[in-house]
Amino acid sequence: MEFQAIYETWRHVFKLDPERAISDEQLDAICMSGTDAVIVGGSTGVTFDNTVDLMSRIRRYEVPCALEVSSEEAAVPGFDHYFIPLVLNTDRAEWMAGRQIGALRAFGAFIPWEITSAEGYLILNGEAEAAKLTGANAALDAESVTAHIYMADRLMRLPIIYMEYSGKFGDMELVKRAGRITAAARLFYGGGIDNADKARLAAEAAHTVIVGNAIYDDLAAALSTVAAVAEVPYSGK
Ligand SMILES: CC(C)=CCC/C(C)=C/CC/C(C)=C/CC/C(C)=C/CC/C(C)=C/CC/C(C)=C/CC/C(C)=C/COP(=O)(O)OP(=O)(O)O
Ligand SMILES: O=P(O)(O)OC[C@@H](O)CO
Ligand SMILES: [Mg+2]
Repeated sequence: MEFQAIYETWRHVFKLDPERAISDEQLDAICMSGTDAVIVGGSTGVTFDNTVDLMSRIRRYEVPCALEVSSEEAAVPGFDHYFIPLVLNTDRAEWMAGRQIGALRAFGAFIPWEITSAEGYLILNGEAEAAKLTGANAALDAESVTAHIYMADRLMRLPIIYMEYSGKFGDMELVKRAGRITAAARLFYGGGIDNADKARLAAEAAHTVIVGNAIYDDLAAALSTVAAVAEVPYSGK
């Protein structure tokens, strides 16, 4: 039987930022919402302590919980899965295979490989913290996005391509186009989903839809995205 990674069935995911405060009541609503998983991650201010703290609170619930590791210091044991971002659309090599290699030197022998996956990040909102931090070239035209997808999916054979618009709702035609040409990777989409209508559009365009900031800005709207994603089939393969 072929091995199936935990995230391959995820359609809806909430992303919680260890740097931001969340009350027990809010966390209860997120973890009991029916979402497929919770990812812990953020681009700045993520520490070992705030990551352990958030993980142990989420662990009171049955929802699968993954860590998107954005710094070596915040690699915390005990998650169900680990995602390692590699930024594809930057000229600064440290964000594609520099810092990650430093972390692999430190953790190589202890990494649970069967539950660790690389994510090829395409950061497409130049205003996002992650874009500023990594010097991402967010202004890619459709042909350049296609070339990046070919590189990630066909040449590098990354298991996940993450189209990241963090803070802004993206171009769903571009996301759909990426989905059409992706052969094996799973397509994650995140950015600016703050109501059920946007969640439906994103669910049509990507395998997995990730909701982050709305949790902190308007929890009820964030919760409404769970059922909305479940209503819509993915339009690609
Ligand atoms: C036993 C044990 C210790 C287990 C763990 C072992 C393990 C799996 C170790 C990991 C080893 C490893 C290879 C780690 C890599 C660490 C590293 C330095 C990765 C670099 C990641 C990277 C490219 C970061 C840049 C920023 C980025 C793309 C972050 C991704 C998340 C993201 C975009 C969040 C959104 O951020 P947010 O702050 O919410 O943004 P907004 O403000 O715009 O909303
Ligand atoms: O915070 P938002 O804009 O929902 O984006 C979600 C996620 O893609 C961030 O990494
Ligand atoms: Mg955020």
